[in-house]
Formats: sequence, C-alpha cells, structure tokens
Amino acid sequence: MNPTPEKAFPVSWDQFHRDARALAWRLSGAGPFSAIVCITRGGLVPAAVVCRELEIRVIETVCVASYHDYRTQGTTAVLKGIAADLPGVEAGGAGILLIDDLVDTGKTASIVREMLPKAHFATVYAKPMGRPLVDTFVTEVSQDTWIYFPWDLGLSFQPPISGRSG
Ligand SMILES: O=P(O)(O)OC[C@H]1O[C@H](OP(=O)(O)OP(=O)(O)O)[C@H](O)[C@@H]1O
Ligand code: HPA
Ligand SMILES: [Mg+2]
Repeated sequence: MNPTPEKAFPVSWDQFHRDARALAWRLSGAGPFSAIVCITRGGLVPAAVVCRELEIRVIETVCVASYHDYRTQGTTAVLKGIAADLPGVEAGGAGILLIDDLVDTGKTASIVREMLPKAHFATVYAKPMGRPLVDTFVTEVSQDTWIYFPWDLGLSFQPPISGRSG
C-alpha cells in the first residue's frame, strides 16, 4: 500500500526543464531510439524536451489514468493503446523509448511495460516502489514525498514565517 505522502517536493518549470534535459543526457548513450511513446498526461512534458534533445520525431501516446483524485490512486484505466503500426511495436518495443514524468507505486509502469517489454523506460523522478521498473531516471524521492509539478501549481500569497504555527 502506498503511504499517504507527507513531504512536499515542489518543482518549478526551470527545474523541470533542467531535470528533463539531464534525462536526455543520460538517454543519449542508451539509444538510438526510433520513436518515443509517452504516457499521458504527465509524460507529455518530459517527452517534448527529450525528443527535441535527441532529435526524435516519431511520437506516440499511451493514455493511462490512475490518480483520479488528488493524491489518491484509483483503478488504473488504459484509455488509449499504442498504435500497432508504430515501428518497433511488433518487435516488443525494441528501439522504442517510453517516457513518463515519474514512477510512484510502479502500477502505471508495469501495465505499459507489459505492452512493450523490450522498450527502454525512462522517467524524470522515481520513488523506491517504482524504481525497479525504470531503466533510466534522474532524481529519486522518498515514498512519502508528493511531487508537485509546475503545470499543477500557481503563484499564491505566502504568510510570513513568523506567523506560521509549528
Ligand atoms: O507509479 P504509479 O503509482 O502508477 O504513479 C505514477 C503515474 O501517476 C501519474 O499519472 P496519473 O494517473 O495521475 O495521470 P496524469 O499523468 O494524467 O496526471 C504519473 O504521471 C504517472 O503516470
Ligand atoms: O508524487 C506525485 N506527484 C504527482 N503525481 C503523482 N502521481 C503519482 N504520484 C505522484
Ligand atoms: Mg501519468
């Protein structure tokens, strides 16, 4: 069971771009890759950075929804599969790069890995439960940390430190 995350790890757009580019650097020695399959929606953003850096122009999506409510994992639904005519699919995913923003429990990753067992699976962030399913990642965070992505955040007033409880 995934413990309720207690620590917060907010990520800015600058930080995310740096980390996604660091992922591209790591992947540059692992290819070549004929195509990217990104796991929507979170995988769309790192896929945009990585495909630019590695000059990959064939991009496919696999659409998976798992966290229907904030921080609560529900049943995992595959809303759209991978096109059968994508080069490499008939070979089990050899030469294909699978990208997501993170692995948490590993549930999403294990479903997609079953579809393309020979693909290279990459994420920007990884938590310990999901880490064994990932071939390449950039930063590990603890299982009790919730990562706040920049597309889920907005600017808001912060009360002065002196007025906060604790
Ligand atoms: O390792 P897991 O426990 O399966 O969690 C990781 C998945 O959860 C999030 O996706 P989510 O289902 O929230 O959908 P989204 O990408 O559309 O935000 C995240 O983008 C990963 O795909
Ligand atoms: O830590 C997380 N942050 C954002 N989305 C997520 N989906 C699973 N775990 C996370
Ligand atoms: Mg996702």
